[in-house]
Amino acid sequence: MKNIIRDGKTTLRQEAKKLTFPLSQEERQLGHDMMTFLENSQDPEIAAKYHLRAGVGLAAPQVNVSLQMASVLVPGPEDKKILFKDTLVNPVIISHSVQGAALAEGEGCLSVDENVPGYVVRHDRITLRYYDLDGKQHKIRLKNYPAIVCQHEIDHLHGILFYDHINDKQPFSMKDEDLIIE
Ligand SMILES: CNC(=O)c1cccc(C)c1Nc1nc(N2CCN(c3ccccc3Cl)CC2)nc(N2CSC[C@H]2C(=O)NC)n1
Ligand code: NI
Repeated sequence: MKNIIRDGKTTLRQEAKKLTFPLSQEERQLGHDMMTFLENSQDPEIAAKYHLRAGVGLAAPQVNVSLQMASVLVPGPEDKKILFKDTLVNPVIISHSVQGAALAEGEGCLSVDENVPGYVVRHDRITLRYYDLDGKQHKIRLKNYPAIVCQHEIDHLHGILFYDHINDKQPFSMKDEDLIIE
């Protein structure tokens, strides 16, 4: 199981390096291991057995590897479906909605043990360009929860943590036109 580093470690505040293709076997393995971690963390039995905190996204800097790679596994509401699953290499948000959105319950992060209450206002809709582990380029549009998760993970690649976005004077303030995602 990957060892997740916690807030305070410098790797979490660094700008991660872009990868070049073809990826090394080690880099491909890292992508698979991060996705496996997410799958395990979402399985109640495995999570309990290995004391894993559940996550829907994990970025390489969180396992102390300063590379621009992040795995995302967002299950559908009925658990059976999957809203979004892929490992993002060198991801870039190429366009986004003016309208913002925030998770109603705030955000958690596997690298931040304490609870930091407040709205993390992000773009509600994004167009994301990234490469998968095989080097295939993707250009996709995401909205709401999957879009929030991808923005959270892309932040990790640039040394940004979710609470950096929380307004410390009014943590639950947001614009009238912004959406709250339940
Ligand atoms: C402080 N309040 C809160 O944390 C918070 C509180 C309530 C609701 C939400 C929605 C909150 N917010 C929040 N909940 C999540 N999970 C919900 C539970 N789920 C999960 C749990 C068990 C099995 C399978 C799964 Cl799928 C795993 C994912 N994940 C994130 N984030 C922020 S974007 C990256 C993503 C991440 O993976 N973090 C570790 N935020
Ligand atoms: Ni995180």
